[in-house]
Amino acid sequence: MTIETIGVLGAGQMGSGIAHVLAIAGFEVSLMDVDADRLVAAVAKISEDMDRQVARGTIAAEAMLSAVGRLRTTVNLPELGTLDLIIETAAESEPVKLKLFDDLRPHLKPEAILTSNTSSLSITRLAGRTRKPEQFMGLHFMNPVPVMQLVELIRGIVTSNETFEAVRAVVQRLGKTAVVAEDYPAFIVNRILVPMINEAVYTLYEGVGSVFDIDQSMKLGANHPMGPLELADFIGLDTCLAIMNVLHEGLADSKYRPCPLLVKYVEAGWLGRKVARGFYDYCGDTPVPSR
Ligand SMILES: CC(=O)CC(=O)SCCNC(=O)CCNC(=O)[C@H](O)C(C)(C)COP(=O)(O)OP(=O)(O)OC[C@H]1O[C@@H](n2cnc3c(N)ncnc32)[C@H](O)[C@@H]1OP(=O)(O)O
Ligand SMILES: NC(=O)C1=CN([C@@H]2O[C@H](COP(=O)(O)OP(=O)(O)OC[C@H]3O[C@@H](n4cnc5c(N)ncnc54)[C@H](OP(=O)(O)O)[C@@H]3O)[C@@H](O)[C@H]2O)C=CC1
Repeated sequence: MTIETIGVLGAGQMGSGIAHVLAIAGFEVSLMDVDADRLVAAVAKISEDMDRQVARGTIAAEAMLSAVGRLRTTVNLPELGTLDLIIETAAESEPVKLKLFDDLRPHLKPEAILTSNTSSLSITRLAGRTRKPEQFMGLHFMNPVPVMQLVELIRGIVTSNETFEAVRAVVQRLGKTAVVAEDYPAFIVNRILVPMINEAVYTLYEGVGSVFDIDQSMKLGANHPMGPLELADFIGLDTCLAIMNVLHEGLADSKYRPCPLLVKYVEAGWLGRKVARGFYDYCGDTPVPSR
C-alpha cells in the first residue's frame, strides 16, 4: 500500500513536529486534537519552525508555502477515517490511547494503517484493541522531530509485513533513519535514555549535586547536547515518569523504580517546558532552577 494521506492524532509537541515533517515531505496531513486552541498553537509553532528553516536556507520559501497548504486541522476524529495512515501522538497513557482507538475504529477505511508514537507501551497490547492488529505498529519519532534523524519501528506480534513496509517507506520519504526495535518496554532509545534521566533525578534527590552542576557535568563531562534534567524538562516530566512506570512494571526490576522527586514534581504539575516549570523555571529570560 502506498501512503499519501496521514492523520496525526494529538497536537502536542510531538504531534506538531510530526505534522511539520510530513507536510514538508509532500504528504497531505490532517492534525487532530480535542482542544481547538491547541491546534492554533500547533500551527503557529509549525509556521515559526518552518520560517526559521527558510531563513537558514534549509527549505525554500515555496516549499514552506506548499507544505502549509497540505496541512489541515480538525477537532473531529471521524474526519480521519478516510486517510491511509494514522499516527497517534496523544499523552503517554494507555487508557487515553485505547479510548482513542475505540473511538476511531468505526470510522477507519478497511486498508487504513494505525500507528502509535508511544515512548514505551506494549505495541502488541495496544494492537489488541484495534479492529485489525495486523495493520497496527509502533512508529516512534524523537523530539524535536524536525531535527532528530532517528525513528524507531516496532512490530506488534501480529503486525503484517505489508504494514511494516508501507510505514518504513514513509520514514524513508521523510529522509530519516529507521531502526527496528522489538516490542519490549520502552524499546531501545528510552530503555537506555530515561533510566539515565531518572538516575540524574536521584543524584539531585540525594544531594550529590545541584540542578546546575548535574546538567553541567553531563554536558561538559560526557558531551551531551543537553543536561539530563534540562532534557527531562524538554521531554516532559509526565512522559518521563510514565516511561519509568512502564519499565518498572513491565520488567519487574527495582532498578527501574521512578525517583520519588520525579513523582513529586509531576504531582505538583511541574511538567517541564510545556508548562514553563520543571527542574527549571522558564518564566524569565534564561531558565533558573525551580528550587
Ligand atoms: C521521550 C522519547 O520518547 C524519545 C525522545 O525523543 S528522547 C529525546 C531525544 N532528543 C534529544 O536527546 C535532544 C537533545 N538535544 C539536542 O540534540 C539539541 O539540544 C537540540 C537539537 C534540541 C538543539 O540544538 P542546539 O544546537 O542547542 O540549538 P540550535 O542551534 O538552536 O538548533 C539546532 C537546530 O535545531 C532546530 N531546533 C531546535 N529546537 C527545536 C525545536 N524544539 N523544534 C524544532 N526545531 C528545533 C533549530 O531551528 C536548528 O535548526 P537549523 O540547524 O535548521 O537552523
Ligand atoms: N515528549 C517527547 O519527547 C516524546 C514523546 N513521545 C510520545 O508522544 C506522545 C505525545 O507526547 P507529547 O507530544 O510530548 O505530549 P503532549 O502532552 O505535548 O501532547 C499530547 C497531546 O495529545 C492531546 N490529547 C490528549 N488526549 C487526546 C484525545 N483523546 N484526542 C486527541 N488528542 C488528545 C493532548 O491534549 P490535552 O493536553 O488537551 O490533553 C495534547 O495536545 C506520547 O505517547 C509520548 O510518550 C514520543 C517521543 C518523544
